[in-house]
Amino acid sequence: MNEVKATIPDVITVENVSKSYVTTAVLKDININIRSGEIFGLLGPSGSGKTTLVKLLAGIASATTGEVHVLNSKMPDLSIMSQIGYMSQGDALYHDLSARENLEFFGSIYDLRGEVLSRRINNVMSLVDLTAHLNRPVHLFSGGMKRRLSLAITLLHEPEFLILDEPTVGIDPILRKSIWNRLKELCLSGTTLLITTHVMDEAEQCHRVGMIRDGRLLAVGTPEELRNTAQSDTIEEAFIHYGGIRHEN
Ligand SMILES: Nc1ncnc2c1ncn2[C@@H]1O[C@H](COP(=O)(O)OP(=O)(O)OP(=O)(O)O)[C@@H](O)[C@H]1O
Repeated sequence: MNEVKATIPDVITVENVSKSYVTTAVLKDININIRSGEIFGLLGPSGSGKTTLVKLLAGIASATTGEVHVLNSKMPDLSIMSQIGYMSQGDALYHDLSARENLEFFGSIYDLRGEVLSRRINNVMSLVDLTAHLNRPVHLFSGGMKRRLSLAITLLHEPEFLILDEPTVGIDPILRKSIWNRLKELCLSGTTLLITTHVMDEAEQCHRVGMIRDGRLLAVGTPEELRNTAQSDTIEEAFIHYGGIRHEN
């Protein structure tokens, strides 16, 4: 993917950030800058600290030391929550309600109603290929369908900064491809994205990737830079070169 030019301003900065729970240090002196309109991938194995870092960026947890700035605001900051879309790993759906009712509920939180809300519901449901299931109760959905509905809800208010924590887990390769195409379109229209993944193929599709292990950032760069510097053919080999461990896709 073409690199987002270095002259484009950073809209997210993570400076000397550490996070500890009681006696456990989960993030250790992390520094990351993300440019406007960039897809930044956070790649690391289970337990490496991806979700913890994402929670700091989403403003739902605070750093122990260091500072996080998102869209010119020091986090956490309630006033910019409407500009952030956060899709967590777990689903936050109302299972007794239909997909449409879930979307209407979350839309109302962002003051969306009437024509605008209907149009956006149709758009996001078409994107995740769930239009035919709009009126079905969510408890009848498969795990992958719930994941897709969660993604649709996250996109509904068209946030400037989109944080997706392992968005394509449980989604088949064809739909995964179409979701990635849509994410790339969103970034072309100015949305900044942070996506966590442990899937190497997905890391290849990001403008830049941060490799994380045991709470430490091992390396940051475009997939090409990371491969070239490590003299590796694949991102996975590069990850091992920088100090990661081999893990399953
Ligand atoms: N509330 C908490 N209290 C104590 N330890 C925690 C807490 N939340 C996370 N951790 C620990 O922090 C480490 C990083 O967890 P985190 O969920 O950030 O990893 P991850 O890279 O997102 O993993 P996965 O890919 O499995 O979601 C883990 O060792 C986890 O046990």
